[in-house]
Amino acid sequence: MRIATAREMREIDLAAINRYGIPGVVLMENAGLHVANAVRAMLGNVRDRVVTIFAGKGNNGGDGLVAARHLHNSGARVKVLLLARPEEITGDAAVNFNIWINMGQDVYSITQDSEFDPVRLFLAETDLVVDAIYGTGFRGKVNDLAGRVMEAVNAGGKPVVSVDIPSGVEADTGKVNGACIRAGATVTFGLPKLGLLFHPGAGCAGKIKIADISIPPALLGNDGLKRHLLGRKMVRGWLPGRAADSHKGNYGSVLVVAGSAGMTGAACLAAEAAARTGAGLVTLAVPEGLHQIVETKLTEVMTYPLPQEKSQSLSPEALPVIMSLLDKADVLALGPGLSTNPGTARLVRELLGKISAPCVLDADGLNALAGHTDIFKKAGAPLVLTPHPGEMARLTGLSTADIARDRLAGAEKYSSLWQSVLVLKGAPSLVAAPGGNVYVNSTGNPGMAAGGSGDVLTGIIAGLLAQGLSPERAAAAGVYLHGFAGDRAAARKGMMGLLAGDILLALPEVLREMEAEVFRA
Ligand SMILES: NC(=O)C1=CN([C@@H]2O[C@H](COP(=O)(O)OP(=O)(O)OC[C@H]3O[C@@H](n4cnc5c(N)ncnc54)[C@H](O)[C@@H]3O)[C@@H](O)[C@H]2O)[C@H](O)CC1
Ligand SMILES: [K+]
Repeated sequence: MRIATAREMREIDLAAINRYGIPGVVLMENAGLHVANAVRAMLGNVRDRVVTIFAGKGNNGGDGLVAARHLHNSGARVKVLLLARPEEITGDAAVNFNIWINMGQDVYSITQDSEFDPVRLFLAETDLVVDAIYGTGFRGKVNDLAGRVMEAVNAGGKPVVSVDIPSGVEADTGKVNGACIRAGATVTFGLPKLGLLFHPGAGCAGKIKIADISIPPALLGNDGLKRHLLGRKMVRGWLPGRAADSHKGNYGSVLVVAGSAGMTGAACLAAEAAARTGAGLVTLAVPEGLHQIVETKLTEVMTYPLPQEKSQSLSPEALPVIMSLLDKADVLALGPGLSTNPGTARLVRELLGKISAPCVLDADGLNALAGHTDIFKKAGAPLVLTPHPGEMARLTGLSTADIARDRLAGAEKYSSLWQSVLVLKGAPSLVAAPGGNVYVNSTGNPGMAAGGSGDVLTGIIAGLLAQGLSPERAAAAGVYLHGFAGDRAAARKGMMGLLAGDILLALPEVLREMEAEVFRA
């Protein structure tokens, strides 16, 4: 499913109205009806239940007034509190405001501090609150009075349904500047907004329902919308099938070059994850001093000893050996646990210029490129880079705070600059491709913030590349499946106690469920 900015959503709205002739008030009616249905879903029978609707002066408020009408018609006792003066309301919102008044219903205006007092009484008596104050038209900072109202709603302890986006959250960034509504559910229209996917906005939205308000699909699927919310159906459609007469050669061969003294775990997690993702063959090449260790730790993964330096990290002399191994591999996964030993870093940089197979570059493999990012564009094959914010900061010379300030823009910029698929790990993880597509992940949890989790992701992406997915789709599907497996593991073991190995153990189960859907479909 594509994701829209406020401006893109507005353009879609206008195209629906002007190109297709769907009156805006029809879109608003559909929007309000979906909000009323969400209230019914939360309250059950709404007859004689009290619903308090806080409405702003714009179309978000208009949606709230439509919901008020439908809930009133279903027997609910609806109170509308307007954070504007009636004369400020225009357009489609005014149409619905006038209908509400023509029905003999009251509206309580709250435009100055002296009118605030009844708010707490309304909240004490209500069964549920609808937040229709601001939607995608919100910019900047919430004014003091609206802030007091929002804080009272948040403190009121009643269920809250937000219209389109929690009021006070910026639609394009998820940023909050002052107060904002914290909802139990958000009904958003047409397409998800970025502000519902990025924190702190994402943490204020509650359960998100994406409502079809009869915008023509051609407008929602417009290729000009380059940002995608990663979902189960999308990823399932990318997974390779398994023909009855297939053999392991059909599923590719992965070479994992990883490990150093004390970091055999990273190497094994990445290699095993590639195997668990379905690659036909996986070989793990490590510094020769660690070879016996990984031999004993792994069964399905083949292993290979490489020349090392006395620090038991890879030596530049490993280059020709790795190149000969690559003759029999379809994918290279490079970096987990390599160490930042200068000789090893030099090997990584030389290797990237010579490879001809797609390469997933992670961890110390990425650190070796700090100050040498020009090598990305000269790589011999497509790259998938998987930095966490710290590695991204080292690669770009920016601070982690700079990176966090606008992760989406950063991912898009550096994917294009480095002409590589870029997985910027975080909450949510982002996958940016040089062609301009960006995928926002919808799975994962804070329990996965543990050592080794990234190594598992590297292996998953390599395993998908080996099975023929493009670098863009292997990275996006890999991020989704990694988070899906992490959610399944956390459901079983909680978040605090979660280990990277638990993600690995949950992987086959979530893949099985996806496969079943593929075959069922
Ligand atoms: N296809 C759709 O998505 C549809 C969306 N609809 C709804 O329309 C709103 C967007 O409405 P808009 O009139 O553009 O603005 P808002 O209602 O979000 O904002 C109200 C009003 O608030 C003012 N404002 C902005 N920032 C501030 C601030 N910091 N302090 C005070 N006031 C502020 C600004 O002037 C706005 O006009 C969308 O979210 C949907 O709910 C359609 O109804 C259906 C189709
Ligand atoms: K809202």
